[in-house]
Amino acid sequence: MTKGTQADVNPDLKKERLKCNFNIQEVTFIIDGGKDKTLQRKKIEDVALNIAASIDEVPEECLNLKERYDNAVRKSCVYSNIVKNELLEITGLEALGSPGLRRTADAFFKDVSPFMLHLGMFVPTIIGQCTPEQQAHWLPKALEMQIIGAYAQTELGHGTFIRGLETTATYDPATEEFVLHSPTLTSTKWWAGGLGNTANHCIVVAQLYTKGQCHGTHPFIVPIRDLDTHEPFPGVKVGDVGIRMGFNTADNGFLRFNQYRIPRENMMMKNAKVMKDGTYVKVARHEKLTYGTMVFVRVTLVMEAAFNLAKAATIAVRYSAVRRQSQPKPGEPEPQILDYPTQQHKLFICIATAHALQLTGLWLWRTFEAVLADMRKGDTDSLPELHALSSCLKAVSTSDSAALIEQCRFACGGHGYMLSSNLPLLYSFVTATRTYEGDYTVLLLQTARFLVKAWEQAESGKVLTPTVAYLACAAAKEKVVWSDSVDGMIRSFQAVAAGKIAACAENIKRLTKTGTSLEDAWQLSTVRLVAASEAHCRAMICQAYWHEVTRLTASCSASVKIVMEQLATLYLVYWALETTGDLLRYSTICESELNKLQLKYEELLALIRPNAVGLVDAFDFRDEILHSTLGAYDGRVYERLMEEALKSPLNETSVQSSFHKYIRPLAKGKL
Ligand SMILES: CCCCC/C=C\C/C=C\C/C=C\C/C=C\CCCC(=O)SCCNC(=O)CCNC(=O)[C@H](O)C(C)(C)COP(=O)(O)OP(=O)(O)OC[C@H]1O[C@@H](n2cnc3c(N)ncnc32)[C@H](O)[C@@H]1OP(=O)(O)O
Ligand SMILES: Cc1cc2nc3c(=O)[nH]c(=O)nc-3n(C[C@H](O)[C@H](O)[C@H](O)COP(=O)(O)OP(=O)(O)OC[C@H]3O[C@@H](n4cnc5c(N)ncnc54)[C@H](O)[C@@H]3O)c2cc1C
Repeated sequence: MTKGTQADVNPDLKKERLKCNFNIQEVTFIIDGGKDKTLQRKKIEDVALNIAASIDEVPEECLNLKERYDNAVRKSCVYSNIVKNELLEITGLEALGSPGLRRTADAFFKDVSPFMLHLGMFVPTIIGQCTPEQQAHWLPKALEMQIIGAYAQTELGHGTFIRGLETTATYDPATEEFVLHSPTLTSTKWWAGGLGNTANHCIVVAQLYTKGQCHGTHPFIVPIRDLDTHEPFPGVKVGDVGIRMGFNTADNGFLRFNQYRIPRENMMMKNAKVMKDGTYVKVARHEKLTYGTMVFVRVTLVMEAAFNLAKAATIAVRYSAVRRQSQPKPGEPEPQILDYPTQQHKLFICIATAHALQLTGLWLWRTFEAVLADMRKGDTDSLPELHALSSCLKAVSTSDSAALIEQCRFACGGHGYMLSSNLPLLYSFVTATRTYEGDYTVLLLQTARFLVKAWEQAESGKVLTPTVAYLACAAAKEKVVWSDSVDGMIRSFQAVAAGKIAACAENIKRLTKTGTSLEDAWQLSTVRLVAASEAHCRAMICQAYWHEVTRLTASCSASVKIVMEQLATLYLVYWALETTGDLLRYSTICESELNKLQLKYEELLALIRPNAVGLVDAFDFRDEILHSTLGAYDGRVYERLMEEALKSPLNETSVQSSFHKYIRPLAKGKL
């Protein structure tokens, strides 16, 4: 964080920091995943952000589309040199996935780097889908930025339904090449980040044909532009998809092939091979291992959701400590808006959700690593559970994060609507995460498949995997006894999830018994399946969050333990109050207990209030990363708003040329 001198800090923020009654650094360590991780992150930030070349003289958003893209490419090159020459030195390859790298990227780009997908998906796909020999060929080139790649799976006609992709890769044994072809308009690859103008290589997911037979979708590495001239190769048509809600510097592109040839070796052959004579050989033990990059990115998106929400919460809480408005008591000064319980209601859930998603995300990451280790030994048994887990957690975390970032904007009133607050850009970036890498509804329905199967196993008394083990107790189908203890609340959330899953399974059974096909019965149940899946996910987040808080604060100071537990309890009580209808249906909760819960919620808001600024300081964002007039550490909100306003190109002259061209002629009746 950029602390400046104490004298520069807004007096209200100064007072807030004096009120804070816990050790901020201890909380930072918890959020980062340990002291060593914090130190590494800070080192990366120091190295990367001491290089001034990233600074924009004119704010990014004031540039036109082409200038913005050119500027983003310039900064991406500066940044990738820093990554290559400095950051990889610090941590080796591990730096690529490190929070330090992710954070510093945000200091360079308010929107998105056109290289993001190179590091975010192209490189991980090489690691996950190539044989060791292929990796040895492609990985050094990619890491050295000798080649820049994109990940082109989605087409104009299909994003969700991967099996419906139309691009073909037909093997020609005579030349030992694959012929890539886009047979229809709808087969045009669409959306891939970095593809429009930046990438010279691209991972293309296409239907593989060999010996006249289709073997389904497979990934290929495809050179699309000449490395020297950057011209697209003959047979390749590539461009930008047009202006979008956000991601305008991410260079999302389209791509069409006309009988375009690539060598056989460019098929990514870790999970399946095509031999020289065209024989297809399946290597993987699990059908869906070619979807591996998606699972990886979904896992990382949970912490990404936490990170972005933490930024928004920092901006909105600091601003709310500085902003004074209204006069609830006659004759008294205007209060800080953070003193209004309604404002606390908007904001403290954002801090708690950022913690919940970060700690759940770290837990999911460890689960992912354990599944990968199993798979390296040839054991894919835990993959379905990982897919179910990562699908619902990706869906719920990105959706919650986007909704709460928008809530932070509401909490900042008119100034939150300024791009210089960074809240609008943050929202437009994060709301896309609900769609990309698997749409919200679609992913919840993937988890629902797993849940319905697990329910059937629970009913037949079979052993269940850990994340659905609670279904075994719920199979008794009695209302759970409500208790507002943490364990009691978690048990109730699980009972809600179990009740909803059971109702889905029963509905499907009822429909199929009366002659409806299984597919139709499933479709007719999807509204409730999505709700069941979300309830399961919420119960899981509550359990993981509380478990991690208890575990991680065991060796912390008492005050840190208290404030972390207050936040986690707030999260649980908030969701209990949000889902009272469900609790009334599946637990014994009654009106007086609901009233008690409401009181408890209001008490928690009051308890957290003095520590609110300390809690967002603990996210430890440097000002360069927040990019916000409202959220800087020193709280000089009004000064920064004015400084940014004066940077607008519309303030370069006192009279615009349009006055002479249009307004004056209009006034004189000469237009
Ligand atoms: C400058 C430096 C910056 C550095 C920054 C670094 C990092 C930043 C952080 C992160 C951001 C990184 C990048 C972000 C930016 C943009 C990225 C966007 C990229 C994309 O946006 S890229 C396209 C993604 N596009 C999708 O996401 C499509 C979604 N659509 C699907 O994913 C499938 O289409 C599905 C699953 C809906 C249906 O697929 P299907 O039709 O084949 O399958 P079906 O439904 O029939 O299921 C049959 C059986 O397969 C099982 N199953 C399915 N999937 C599985 C899996 N993955 N693993 C294990 N099992 C799986 C089922 O559970 C079932 O199992 P069972 O039968 O037992 O029930
Ligand atoms: C900013 C951004 C960046 C992206 N980057 C990339 C990239 O780099 N590479 C890449 O390959 N792709 C990329 N994508 C594409 C992205 O992965 C897809 O948009 C996403 O997977 C959703 O697919 P779709 O657009 O086909 O939506 P659709 O599937 O058409 O969804 C439309 C609606 O239909 C509903 N729906 C669809 N199927 C079902 C179903 N079976 N049951 C119930 N409802 C259903 C959905 O819930 C949704 O409400 C990007 C997208 C965005 C927005």
